[in-house]
Formats: sequence, structure tokens, C-alpha cells
Amino acid sequence: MVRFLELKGFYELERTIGCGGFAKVKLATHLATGEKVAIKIMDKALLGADLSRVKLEISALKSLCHDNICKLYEVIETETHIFLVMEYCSGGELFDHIVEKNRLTETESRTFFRQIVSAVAYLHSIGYAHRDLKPENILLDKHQNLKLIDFGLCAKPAGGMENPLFTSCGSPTYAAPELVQGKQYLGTEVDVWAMGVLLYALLVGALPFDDVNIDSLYKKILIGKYPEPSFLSSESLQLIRSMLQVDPKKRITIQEMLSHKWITFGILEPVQYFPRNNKNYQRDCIDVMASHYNVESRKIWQHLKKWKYDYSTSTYLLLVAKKKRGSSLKLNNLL
Ligand SMILES: COc1cc(O)cc(Nc2ccc(C(=O)Nc3ccccc3)c(OCCC[NH3+])c2)c1
Repeated sequence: MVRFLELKGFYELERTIGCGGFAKVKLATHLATGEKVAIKIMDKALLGADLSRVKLEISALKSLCHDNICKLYEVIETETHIFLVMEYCSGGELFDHIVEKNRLTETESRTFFRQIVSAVAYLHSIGYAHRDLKPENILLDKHQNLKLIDFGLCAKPAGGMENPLFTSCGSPTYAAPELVQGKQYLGTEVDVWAMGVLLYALLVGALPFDDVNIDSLYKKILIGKYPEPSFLSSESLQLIRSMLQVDPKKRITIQEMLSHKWITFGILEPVQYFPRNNKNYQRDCIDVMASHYNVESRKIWQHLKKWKYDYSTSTYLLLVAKKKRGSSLKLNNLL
């Protein structure tokens, strides 16, 4: 395996867990904390024009902080590669979870779907659209919490979400009619359509629009007709119908979804989506770092406040994650 000298002593690379077009995702260990992480490795030579899109994703990830969005811990850029050090989501893909259970109960679907709504409402509230929402991009952590991943196609149109986007992207199965028609579209409306496909997949265990032939798939999406199994409750069906509206202007908005009667059934409170305010520093984590590096806590604090997404950032964020899990706050001596 190619030895990345820049990671030596800080991370130990393990098996590959995913590979996409120009990126590979490997499991790794963050040596100072001993915590598992996922590292997305991109070869700059292969990136070509996509380098600017990667930069866009990185700046997006740096501003995202939400329990249901995979966390970025560190960014390492060398002459030849970019490494994104991210949260390790050991539960695998939501997709595999649905397949193994055939389909989920309404209660299970609601638990998962509320987390997706929370993450997407948060994204939209800070001016981003994901634009590639699909079960493969939704992972589970070991506590069955959902984690949204792969913001490679996310967009923040200049001048806010009201401005239309053009680039057609994402996979056609989850693509909204206006997207497959190459029309102007709003990222938020396209995300709601994809969430409709997701909710259908959770409840039915199949895709609403599916066809091996891409043209007949597009026709089905444009007609917007899909099977409505009798086991679906009328509330869930009403929600799916309001999300899979061919006319984007008739489609339910994410804000309306937050308090939809199917979404709040039995829980009676709307979905919360503002990020947990973890901007207040965890004093004990800073003190552990200060004594380990033998500097004053104030120095660590001052450095962390710059959010450079360097090894100090990843060490601090992973200590916070350890503390949240109730593990001991200790750091290993790097060789
Ligand atoms: C913001 O989160 C992102 C952005 C991005 O561009 C890519 C990723 N990719 C990730 C991140 C984490 C995992 C992961 O932890 N996977 C995993 C771990 C243990 C068992 C099984 C899976 C990841 O997995 C890629 C394969 C899943 N299709 C991709 C996150």
C-alpha cells in the first residue's frame, strides 16, 4: 500500500471501506486518542476540474455541526493528495439495513426519517442543499443514529437558496422531475423530492420509480405515478404524496414537514434542527491537551479558536466524542 508519510505517527490506515470516482475511504486510527476515524483520500492528479468542487465540500463541511451529519475532524493537504479525516460510522449504510429487514415498521421509519428531516432542515437553514440524498449516503453509527455523508455535490447558490441551480447531479433514481428535465431548480425542492423517495424506500422496501432503462425511468419520474401498497397508513401515504409532487411549487417544504402529523405522531413535538451549541469549549478536554503537550490551557484554547482543522482540531473533537461516550480522557504519546 502506498505509504503516506504525512500521516505517519498521527494516523494508522486500515482497510478500505468505500471507493468512489476520485476518492477512496479508508478506516484509520487517530493515534493520539486511539479513536477510529474514516479518511477520504483524494488524488489531486485524478481530481482535475473537480478540485474546486472538493474545496466547496470542505468549506461546507467546516461549517456543518449537527448530530446527524458526519463530522469533519481534520483536513490534510499535500503536494499530491487531500485527506479528509471524518467521523467513523460503524453501522454501515441505511440501505443495507432496509434490505436485510425487507421494509421497516412505521415507528422505525419515523425514528430514522425524523433524523434525516432534522439534518436536511439544518442544512437548508444555513443555505446548503445536499442534492445527492440516497440511502447509500446515509450511514448509521453504532447507536443507530443516522449520519448524512458525501457532500461532494452539495450546493450553496450565490445569493442564497432562492436562486436556482442548473447542474444536473446525483443519481437519476432519486432525481426530481425538474432536475431530469434539465430545468432550473431549487436545491431545497430537489432535496425534498429525494427525501420522498427515501421515505418510500423505508416504508415499502422498494423504490417508487425504478427501471433498468434510463428513458423509461425518466418517464415514470415525470409522470410521478408509483405503486401505493395497501399496508401504508393514510398519514404516511399523504406525506409521501406531498413530497413526490411533480410540480415543485406544489411540493411540501421542509419547514412544513417539521410538524407534519405523520412525523410528529406519538412524539407530539416538531423535529428540532438547530445544531447543538457545542461552541462552548469543553474545559476538561482542553486541560488534557494542555498537560499532554505541556503548554498552558489558554494557549490550546487560542489555537483551537482558529478552527484550522489540523491535528489539534481532530484531537480536541475526538476527546469531546470520547467524553460524550463516557470513555476516559487520555492521550497517547506519539512516537
Ligand atoms: C461529511 O461526511 C462525509 C463526506 C464525504 O465526502 C464522504 C464521507 N464518507 C464516509 C465517511 C465515513 C464512512 C464510514 O465510516 N464508513 C463505514 C465505517 C465502518 C463500517 C462501515 C462503513 C464512509 O463509509 C464509506 C462506505 C459507505 N458506503 C464514508 C463522509
